[in-house]
Amino acid sequence: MIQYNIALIGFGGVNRALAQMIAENNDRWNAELGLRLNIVAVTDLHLGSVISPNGIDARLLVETKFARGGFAQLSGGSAEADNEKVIKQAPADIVVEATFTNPVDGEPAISHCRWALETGKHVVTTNKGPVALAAPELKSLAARHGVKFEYEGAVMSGTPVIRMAQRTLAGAGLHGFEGILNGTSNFVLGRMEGGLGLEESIKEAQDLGYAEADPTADVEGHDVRLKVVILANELLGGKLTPQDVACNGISGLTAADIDAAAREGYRWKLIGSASVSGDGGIAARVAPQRLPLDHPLAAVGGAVNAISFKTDLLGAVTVTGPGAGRVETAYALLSDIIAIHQSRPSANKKEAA
Ligand SMILES: NC(=O)c1ccc[n+]([C@@H]2O[C@H](COP(=O)([O-])OP(=O)(O)OC[C@H]3O[C@@H](n4cnc5c(N)ncnc54)[C@H](O)[C@@H]3O)[C@@H](O)[C@H]2O)c1
Ligand SMILES: N[C@@H](CCO)C(=O)O
Repeated sequence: MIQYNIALIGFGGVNRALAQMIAENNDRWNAELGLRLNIVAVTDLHLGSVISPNGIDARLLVETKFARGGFAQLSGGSAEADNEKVIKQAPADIVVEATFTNPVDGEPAISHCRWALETGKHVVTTNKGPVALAAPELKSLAARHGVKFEYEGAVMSGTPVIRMAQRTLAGAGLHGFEGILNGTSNFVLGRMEGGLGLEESIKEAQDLGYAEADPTADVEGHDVRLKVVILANELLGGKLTPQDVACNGISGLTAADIDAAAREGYRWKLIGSASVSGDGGIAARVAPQRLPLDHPLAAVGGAVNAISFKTDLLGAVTVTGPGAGRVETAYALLSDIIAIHQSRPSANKKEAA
């Protein structure tokens, strides 16, 4: 059995869900995978920070109602969120970055990832900023320090599309994709079809843990734009920045637009897409589209996402699954940790033997 010490950066919906999973599943993971997770540090802008080299009881972390600065009440705790100290000094093997996504410059999450990798710690993250805006730098930093930078949850939360496409569509001639890549806007469109207003629908998505800290990123398409950049760069060999992706969200759609589409046998969906063009460039965009009801993406409802990969050898390969949600996204972090566990040299030696 290998025990991984982990540091949680940000203690909002996703990292809390991971702590809850740890409280409930360590014994099963040990039996099935030969690993256990031990939380040795947590930091959060509002709650403060705590380092506890022997481990913090995960159940206590999720069950205690901490007030602002409340980590000060824990042994080794402080009311200040000293992220740099926690990331550099905590005895963690893996840093779990789940602070808010900054779509403009990716900070402070990019710095969090840099500090972790530079001090020889693996990083797993659901934060789209570092992946969309600094992946080449962070991957090369990870390689230089002999650690991993993993980010499966940055696109379609727990639905494993990045690793799946990289590993199991290798050689199939992947040349494009289109998909529903934002759970909040898809949920909101469905609620508006049912007669609810935009603001009330967004509020529901926030309460369910789907929306970004600033839900403008969801409804204006900025979140999908980051995901299109990530997928185009990871899977199509692009070097896109968000500025390369034309972007329109759903905020301009009215109840009348939605009703008219329904009467005419269509449904509005926010679609992110990219494709390799004849000259080898990549054309990418985010826009609401009116899809006929028999289109494979038209039936995808709620916070579910779907992506259709375009390949030479298989035609379209469509994957659908959760696109947002606290537990669903925490699962992506677990899947990244398992990937790190399974890629350790001794695991590979065992497989080869
Ligand atoms: N919730 C989802 O469905 C989902 C899905 C995929 C990806 N993500 C991404 O995962 C990340 C976390 O999402 P979440 O739903 O837990 O968000 P959240 O808003 O619930 O939690 C974020 C936490 O980070 C803390 N924080 C913000 N800035 C910080 C800083 N500088 N230092 C320390 N803590 C800081 C906040 O206080 C908050 O508790 C985001 O980047 C989000 O885009 C979320
Ligand atoms: N706010 C995002 C979270 C997943 O990245 C969404 O609704 O899809």
